[in-house]
Amino acid sequence: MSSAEQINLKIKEIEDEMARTQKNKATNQHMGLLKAKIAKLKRQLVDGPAGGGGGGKGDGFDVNKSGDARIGLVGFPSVGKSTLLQVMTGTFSEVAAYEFTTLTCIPGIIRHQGAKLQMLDLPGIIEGAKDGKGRGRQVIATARTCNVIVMVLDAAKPLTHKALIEHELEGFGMRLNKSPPDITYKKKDKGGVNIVVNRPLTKMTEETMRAICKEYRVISADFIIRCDPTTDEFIDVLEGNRVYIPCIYVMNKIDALSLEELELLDKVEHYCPISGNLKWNLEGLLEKVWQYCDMVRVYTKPKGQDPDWNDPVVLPRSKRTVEAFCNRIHRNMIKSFKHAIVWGVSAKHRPQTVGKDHILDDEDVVQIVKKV
Ligand SMILES: Nc1nc2c(ncn2[C@@H]2O[C@H](COP(=O)(O)OP(=O)(O)OP(=O)(O)O)[C@@H](O)[C@H]2O)c(=O)[nH]1
Ligand SMILES: [K+]
Ligand SMILES: [Mg+2]
Repeated sequence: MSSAEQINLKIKEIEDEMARTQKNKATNQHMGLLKAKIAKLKRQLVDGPAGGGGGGKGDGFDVNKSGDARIGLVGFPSVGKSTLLQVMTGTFSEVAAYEFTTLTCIPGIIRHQGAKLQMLDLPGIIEGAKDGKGRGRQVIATARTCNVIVMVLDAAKPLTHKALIEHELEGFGMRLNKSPPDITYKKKDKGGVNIVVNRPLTKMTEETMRAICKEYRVISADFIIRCDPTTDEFIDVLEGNRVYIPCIYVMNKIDALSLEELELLDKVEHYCPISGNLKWNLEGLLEKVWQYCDMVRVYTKPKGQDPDWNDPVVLPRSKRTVEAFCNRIHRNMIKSFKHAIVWGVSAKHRPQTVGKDHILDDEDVVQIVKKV
């Protein structure tokens, strides 16, 4: 038996035990520990055999990042990923009725709202992908580097497919449409485990947190808990290495559905119905992708000239300071930065003089004044 099979067997044993255990207050801590054990085993699977050899540590495909954001097309074989890449980006990627037509990662570029979005067509994944089956590990490792996941689903197939793919991605440390739990975690050399909780815990106890720390051999650490975490979320904090990515569920091939079937899909959150090969609702999808990228466009204004409306600097909403803007224009610009003059939503006056920490908004105009 391979080591991956052995690990899978152990995971199965623990899952069986969890299924046998009644869920109540008394078993809560025990269940938490079992979940921690599974998380540790899953990490072993993802990291692969010690010392490398087969493929290395979750390596993705070797495609350079380019553009302002990266969008990954993920899904089972033959759901229409390559068709979608072609109609969205104009880049050729082979389309065929048989499964596993695409065997590598194919990048295309979409220009939208002045931004450049890199879209990646990926091979289909199968169940057990995260455990090293097929090219799944490479696909998921690449998906982890994306700003937005577009999960492509065949609208005529059961919705359980969505849960299966989610499970694969989750097993590789991806968290879709979730935000990280509001927990500060600092390891220390001594002093024991200190947990400061500033709101009532309803989903797990402090005792369970301590037990899970012990399972992870965390002897001394400070925690500040500002949320009401589940056991899984607490384990995520200890595991680290989680990525939180927005995801759009694209229901493709809606041309094959009746109106009644289409209406049922409306209940799925974060979803977007399309037909790739009939080019239905591609505009709607692009708008949604742009929205989920959550970026702002900032226009540069050279002194005494009009702003350059054609070529905005595109920044993630989470990093939209004047300093980030400068760094995108030139690596050394911040060294000669004196102040900036800003027009637009973020400015209190028209214009406002601001420092490098000023937070910009979508469609602001910025002029940089340099030290002399
Ligand atoms: N009816 C219908 N068929 C579609 C649509 N989009 C794609 N197809 C067909 O679905 C089949 C698979 O399409 P691909 O684009 O190769 O799918 P893929 O997901 O890239 O497949 P793999 O690379 O093998 O994983 C082809 O026969 C396409 O013509 C659609 O919107 N409606
Ligand atoms: K195919
Ligand atoms: Mg394909």
